[in-house]
Amino acid sequence: MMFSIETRVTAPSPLARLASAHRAQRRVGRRRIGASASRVGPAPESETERLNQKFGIPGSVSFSNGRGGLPRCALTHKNGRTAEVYLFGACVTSWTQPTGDDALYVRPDCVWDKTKPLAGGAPLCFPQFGPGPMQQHGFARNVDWEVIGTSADVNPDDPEPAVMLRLRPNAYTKAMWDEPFEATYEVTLRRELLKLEFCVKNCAEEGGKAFDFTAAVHTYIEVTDCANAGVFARGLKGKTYLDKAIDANNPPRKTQDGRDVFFGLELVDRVYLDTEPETLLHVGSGAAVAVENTAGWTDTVIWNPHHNMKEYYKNFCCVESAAVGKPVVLQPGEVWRAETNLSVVDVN
Ligand SMILES: O=P(O)(O)OC[C@H]1O[C@@H](O)[C@H](O)[C@@H](O)[C@@H]1O
Repeated sequence: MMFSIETRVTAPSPLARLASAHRAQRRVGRRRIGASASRVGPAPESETERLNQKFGIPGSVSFSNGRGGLPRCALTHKNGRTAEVYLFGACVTSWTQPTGDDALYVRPDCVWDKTKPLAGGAPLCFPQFGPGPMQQHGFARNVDWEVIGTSADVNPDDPEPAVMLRLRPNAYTKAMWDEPFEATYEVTLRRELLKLEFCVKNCAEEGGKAFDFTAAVHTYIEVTDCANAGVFARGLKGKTYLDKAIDANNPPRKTQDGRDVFFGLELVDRVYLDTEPETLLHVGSGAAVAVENTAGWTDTVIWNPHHNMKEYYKNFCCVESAAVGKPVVLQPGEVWRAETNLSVVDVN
């Protein structure tokens, strides 16, 4: 099932019908390793045709040119859910429910010509969650990732389409961060979950150097209107946070006293430290999106730009799975694995 981003941007559909359509799900499924599906056929005429021949799985995984002609991968579940991943930035730009509603939000100012990172969906921040010495949020969201595998469950009643992407150093990334890393990102469309698995390896030989980094999956979630009292983030009470709204470079530490984080009154830009695995973003329609960090991520960033983006800040809030408070340190040969699962839950 394909969908139109233009439609979503001009007429936001804030999960209005999800509340009745979906029951709370907390299923954490078994891990599957992406296996590449080789196809034999005539020589491909375009990059997306090559990708389809090599990695396409009929009915489950396909490649096409998306906005701005950028290659994207579409994952389709038999239950009607879909996800879309652009190879530029390994950015998940859409996760639709059987109703057709999209849980993610792409900003109307998103440009699709690679001059900037894609603004919306779930961009990847690596190897720096900004600000810092590198460009804001690092380079991972500014470069093309390579497809290295796809898979779909062999059980035809419950295929779980997945795509795995890889990023290795190139001249552009080395100019900013000259470390021997390899990053992979696997996006799996499970029955009710969208699973995002990000791994980083230090490829230095034994006796080489350790490196460190910060990172995040910067998930934009669509809401009815962030000024609505029914829109809030829950699960952060009692946590310490860095208040970037006051000073992004030198944020003061505060404590979350209230049960919920509300939006719409002022800029909210907070790095909550050592958070619980799950944060729920109530979207104002009787549904919530659960952002569940099941491995690797230690922190949760909550961001709503308020009047910095006057025209559309009401339509989304970001709940970001992050490793910011303490940078991840990787010794030669070590791999860091981080996993986020998104699900839509009924909170009526
Ligand atoms: O505009 P960008 O680079 O995508 O960043 C958007 C926001 O991303 C959030 O993660 C940061 O906490 C904010 O400080 C920042 O403004």
